[in-house]
Amino acid sequence: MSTPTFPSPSTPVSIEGPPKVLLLENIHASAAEMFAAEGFQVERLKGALKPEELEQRIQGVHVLGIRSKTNVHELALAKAPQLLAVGCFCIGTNQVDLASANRHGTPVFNAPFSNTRSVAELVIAEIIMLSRQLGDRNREVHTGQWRKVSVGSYEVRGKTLGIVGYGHIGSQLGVLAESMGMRVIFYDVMTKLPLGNTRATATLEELLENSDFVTLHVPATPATEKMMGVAELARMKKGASLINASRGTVVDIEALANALRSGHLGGAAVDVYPEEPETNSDGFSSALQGLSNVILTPHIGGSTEEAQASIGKEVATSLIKLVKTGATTGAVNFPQVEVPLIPKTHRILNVHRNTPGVLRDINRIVSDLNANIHAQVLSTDANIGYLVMDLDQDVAAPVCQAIASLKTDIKTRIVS
Ligand SMILES: NC(=O)c1ccc[n+]([C@@H]2O[C@H](COP(=O)([O-])OP(=O)(O)OC[C@H]3O[C@@H](n4cnc5c(N)ncnc54)[C@H](O)[C@@H]3O)[C@@H](O)[C@H]2O)c1
Ligand SMILES: O=C(O)[C@H](O)COP(=O)(O)O
Repeated sequence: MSTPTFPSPSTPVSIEGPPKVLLLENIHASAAEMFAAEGFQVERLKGALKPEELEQRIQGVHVLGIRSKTNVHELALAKAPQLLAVGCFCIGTNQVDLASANRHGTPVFNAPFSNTRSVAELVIAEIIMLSRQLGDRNREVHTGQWRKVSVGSYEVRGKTLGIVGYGHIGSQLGVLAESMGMRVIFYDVMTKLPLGNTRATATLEELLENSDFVTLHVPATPATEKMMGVAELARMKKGASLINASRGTVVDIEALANALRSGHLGGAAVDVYPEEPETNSDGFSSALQGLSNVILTPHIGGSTEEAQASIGKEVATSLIKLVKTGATTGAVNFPQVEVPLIPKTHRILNVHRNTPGVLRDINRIVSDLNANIHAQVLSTDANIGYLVMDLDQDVAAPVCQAIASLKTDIKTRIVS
């Protein structure tokens, strides 16, 4: 394992005026409203930012809000020593360099549940659409063709749905599919409680060989990259359909296009792609375009009014709490600490390298300034420690300054 690199010791983060929030990718207004109600200064942009643009725009920003399209890399994080948190207003956090954010003392939050029902409902719609070739019939009638056929159209009742990744989305989908009379099997790397009459398969291969519809609900990880390639598609039943509303990296698109062209697969519904446009005005092309019984949607699995409004509130709540109290509960890359504010105390937040003696050094600083520690909570991971400290006397400024000059310091600030 490579040795992690940390930023150099810093000066304390001080927030002059209202905290600055930059929201990208058309994040729902519910988030901006919550930040504004707390007196934060909010800027909203419709699209994602390319890495070089982000490196410029992130400077001076205290809270960054993104969705699935903005990649947040080391270079941007290094240009934003004042960045207190990143909020992913979605489920996936693979677009953020989480390890780097951790070393920069920047917690990353997401919304793990809010859009899951929307994705499950979209997939249910697609199962029926694929089974009845509705995409093609719809296009034909719109262009003046009348093809009233039953050959190749089926009911979904009694068919087998294979769910790859039985998490929040996969398990809800299984319940909905069973209520339509489908048989449901799933494959997951973790042991999961099968809901209703669903059954876990021992291997991915077993699921592929037995499903009329295969739907993918795994995260983007090295293990899931192209997990549906030539060999896996060949394992699927002849005439079966593949649905991908997880991440574009999970399917080999060329292999899928070939399996559809050859007639081995009967259809596909794809919502996510290896490369996606950054804004709605950019063009898009894919090897899947123009193939019959293929439904292509522009990454809208979680794009419903209900889901977006709920995500806006959920993530904004975590971010506001982080700024106002230092709470990191729910952060996906950070030690978890949540301590209610204690009246008449002075709170310091410190992120430091997890090496021996840091707490000793910090406590010596406090004691040298004749202050008493009212409460102190430390949580650590392999790389960093996160300390929340409430002092009885108002010596927070000199304590903060002294802690920030320790060579182990990553990020220190006073909660005001
Ligand atoms: N299309 C969209 O708009 C949209 C919306 C929401 C989520 N998503 C994507 O869907 C994914 C799933 O969401 P979720 O809320 O169900 O996540 P989740 O974390 O609740 O479930 C993911 C499941 O996948 C399993 N898993 C991980 N690696 C696996 C592997 N190699 N093989 C088999 N199973 C594996 C996990 O054990 C877990 O049970 C998210 O990571 C996100 O990328 C897309
Ligand atoms: O990870 C997610 O929640 C989905 O992919 C939705 O992403 P979006 O917010 O960019 O639509």
